[in-house]
Amino acid sequence: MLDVTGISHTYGSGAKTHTALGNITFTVEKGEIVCIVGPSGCGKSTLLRAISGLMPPTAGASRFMDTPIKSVPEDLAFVFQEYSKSLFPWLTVRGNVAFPLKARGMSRKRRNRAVEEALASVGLAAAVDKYPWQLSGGMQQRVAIARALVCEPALLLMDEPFASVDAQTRAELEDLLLRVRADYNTTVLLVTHDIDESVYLSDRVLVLSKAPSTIVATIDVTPLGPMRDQITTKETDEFVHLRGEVARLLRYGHVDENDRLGVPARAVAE
Ligand SMILES: Nc1ncnc2c1ncn2[C@@H]1O[C@H](COP(=O)(O)OP(=O)(O)OP(=O)(O)O)[C@@H](O)[C@H]1O
Repeated sequence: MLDVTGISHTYGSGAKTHTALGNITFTVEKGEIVCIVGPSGCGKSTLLRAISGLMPPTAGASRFMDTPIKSVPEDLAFVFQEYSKSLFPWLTVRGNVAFPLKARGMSRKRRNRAVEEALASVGLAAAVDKYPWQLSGGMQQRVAIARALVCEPALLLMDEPFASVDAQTRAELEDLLLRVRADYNTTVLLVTHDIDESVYLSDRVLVLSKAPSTIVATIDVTPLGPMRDQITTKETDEFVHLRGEVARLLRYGHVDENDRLGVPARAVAE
């Protein structure tokens, strides 16, 4: 679905430059959820922009369904952290979700049906005539997700999509994303700061280093199985082990045999 090869990116020119991305190569398969975690400011958002065609990278290339990405492909949708900035306050929920369909010239009848289906899939069928400012933060982010889903994108790129909502809403939105993937077989590449979230949602977690960032490790999360539950999954030994592995990679940049044997992290650092 997505093939990223040797992407690097340097901001600025002359003496004032900052290399955010080192040399990043990975793939995302159809139907996978892949999460990217990394230290603050390491270049996670830069990576999403550089691989999606929003911004040309300094070097490297990405391919989407075997076609080189030069600009944002039609079959790709974004969800950003700040729903308050990404929704149009002067449009109703229906107007916001219908927006990308209108831009594609879809008839009003088909648009209305698609909007109602997308809103039902995020549990917001009753809010269709409300304005964003009449909804809670979590509901607004559901509208943003419905707007991304309404075009049935092959690939959904999400940049910290649940970072601006409270913990309870965040858990609900995570489960919503898992349901969406199960219902639509959507492929998802998601950036998060949250280690638990990355393990809970993913098939694979890509751990980035500090800038210029590279992929320190790829963690296979499939041993957790496809069915996830906010309480019981997080109680399993496998989940605890995986979250520890991601946390150590973020802190030390590696995991050694002592970590796997359960030696406390402080002892490993010493
Ligand atoms: N348009 C820009 N021009 C110059 N520098 C930029 C630009 N955008 C980002 N940067 C710099 O690139 C680095 C990476 O930024 P980016 O937002 O990609 O990191 P991030 O990992 O997503 O950050 P966070 O974890 O805080 O969300 C930062 O040092 C940032 O200041």
